[in-house]
Amino acid sequence: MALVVGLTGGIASGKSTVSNLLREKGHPIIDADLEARLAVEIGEPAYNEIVLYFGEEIKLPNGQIDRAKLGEIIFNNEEKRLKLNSIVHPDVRRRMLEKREQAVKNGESLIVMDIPLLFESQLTSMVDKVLLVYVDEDTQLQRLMERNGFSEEEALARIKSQMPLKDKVQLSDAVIDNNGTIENTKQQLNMILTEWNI
Ligand SMILES: CC(C)(COP(=O)(O)OP(=O)(O)OC[C@H]1O[C@@H](n2cnc3c(N)ncnc32)[C@H](O)[C@@H]1O)[C@@H](O)C(=O)NCCC(=O)NCCS
Ligand SMILES: Nc1ncnc2c1ncn2[C@@H]1O[C@H](COP(=O)(O)OP(=O)(O)OP(=O)(O)O)[C@@H](O)[C@H]1O
Repeated sequence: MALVVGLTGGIASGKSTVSNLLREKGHPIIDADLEARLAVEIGEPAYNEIVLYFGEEIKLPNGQIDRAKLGEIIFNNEEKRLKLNSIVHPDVRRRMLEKREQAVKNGESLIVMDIPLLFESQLTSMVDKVLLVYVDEDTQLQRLMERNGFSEEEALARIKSQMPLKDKVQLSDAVIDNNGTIENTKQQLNMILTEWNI
C-alpha cells in the first residue's frame, strides 16, 4: 500500500529543498507548481481563459504568459488572485490526481505531493499524511527576497496571500523546522520517515 504524503509550507519555506532530499532517496514527487506551469502553456484551456480575463497584455512577445506580470497583479489584488485560482486549480488538481494514480499503479511505497496551497485550497483529502516545512516569518522573508530578488513589499504581498505558517502547524501530522542548516533539516526528515516506517 502506498503512503501519500502532502508536503506543504509557505512560499520559500523550503518545500523544494525537502522534496529534493526525498527525490534523492528515490521517491516520486508530484509538484503542484510544476503542474500549474504546464496547465497554462500555450493552447491549454487555462491559457485561453487567462488571456480572456487579464487581456492580451498578459502575454510575452513569444505568446507565453508573462509570469512576473501576472504575479505582480494577483499578489496585490485578492479578487484577481481568486479568479486565477478558479481558472488554474481544477486543472492542476486533475493532473495531480492522474499522476498519483500512475504512481500507485507503479507500486510506489511513498508518493510525495508538493502542494504549497494544500490547506488554503482544502486538498488534504488527496493525501494520507501532511508534512509541513516551517520557518519563522523573518527567515521566510529574507530567503524569499534573496531567492527572487524581491523588495520587502513584493515579498510580503506574496507571504500575506497565504495562510500564516504558524496556523498550519497544528493542522499537520509532522513538522520540519527549516530555520537551521540543510543538514539539520535532513536529520529531522529522516526521523519522521523512520517514525512513519518508511
Ligand atoms: C502567479 C504566478 C504566475 C507566478 O509565477 P512564478 O513563476 O513567479 O511563481 P511560482 O509559480 O513558481 O510560484 C511560487 C510560489 O508562489 C506561491 N503561489 C503561487 N500561486 C499562488 C496563489 N495563487 N496564491 C498563493 N500563493 C501562491 C506558492 O507558494 C508557490 O510555491 C504563478 O504562481 C501562478 O500561476 N499561480 C496560480 C496557480 C497556483 O495557485 N499555483 C500554486 C500551486 S497550485
Ligand atoms: N535550511 C536552509 N538554510 C539556508 N537556506 C535555505 C534552507 N532551506 C532552503 N533554503 C533556501 O531558501 C530558499 C527557499 O527554499 P525552497 O526553494 O526550497 O522553498 P520552497 O518552499 O520550495 O519555495 P516555493 O514554493 O516558493 O518555490 C531557496 O533559495 C533555498 O536555497
